[in-house]
Amino acid sequence: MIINLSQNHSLVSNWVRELRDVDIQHDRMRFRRNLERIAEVIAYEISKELPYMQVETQTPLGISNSLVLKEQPVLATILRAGLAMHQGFLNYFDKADNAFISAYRKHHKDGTFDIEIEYMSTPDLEDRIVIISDPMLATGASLVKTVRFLKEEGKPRIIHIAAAIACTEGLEYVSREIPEAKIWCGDIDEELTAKGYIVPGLGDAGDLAYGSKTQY
Ligand SMILES: O=P(O)(O)OC[C@H]1O[C@H](OP(=O)(O)OP(=O)(O)O)[C@H](O)[C@@H]1O
Ligand SMILES: O=c1cc[nH]c(=O)[nH]1
Ligand SMILES: [Mg+2]
Repeated sequence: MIINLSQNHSLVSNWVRELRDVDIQHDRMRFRRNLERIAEVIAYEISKELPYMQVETQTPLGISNSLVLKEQPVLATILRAGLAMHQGFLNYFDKADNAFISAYRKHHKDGTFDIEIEYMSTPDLEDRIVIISDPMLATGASLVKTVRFLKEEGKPRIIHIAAAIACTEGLEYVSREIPEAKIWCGDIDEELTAKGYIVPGLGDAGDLAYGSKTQY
């Protein structure tokens, strides 16, 4: 299932617009904060679908019956561009467990690239609710490879995926390969370049958030 948060009138489309705007996106702090804010809204939307339990809470004046999260999700993110969205999720799910995966595009001389995963740090994922954030869902290759790796550490019960901008081609691939996942998108674009960049997209999310890096 795919949800495009820019389809309904909400602040998310303002923040996605700022991420895209060449005159605004170079303000790194605002760029990271906008990713964080989009993640916060998605975290709140996902929170409505999680299991809750009743607990009694002693107030100074009596007992309140309150609903609290029955279990903590695992917040997973893909380094490095995912870090800002990850912080947005942590702002809301402040007691969550965390998983980090390094997935990057290893470019070849002929212009093609493979997704390399060299590092993963995760709790046991068996029967857990896992929320994976990455701002850009372009070809979908990073996400599919990441989920395959994560599943080696146990089979999650529920998978949510959060992206600031996704493209239709990548969404089709991810939906086909991970049909159980619910995919939350800040916005959805139609086009992908031969080099795997989303059009109109926003450019390189990792570079805009953290600066350029050397290719290797
Ligand atoms: O859907 P895909 O085609 O796999 O592309 C999306 C990936 O590309 C970006 O990361 P990038 O490789 O630029 O690494 P970075 O976070 O270090 O910038 C982005 O954060 C995703 O992880
Ligand atoms: O458009 C894209 C595609 C992949 N990664 C990005 O940062 N931007
Ligand atoms: Mg990048």
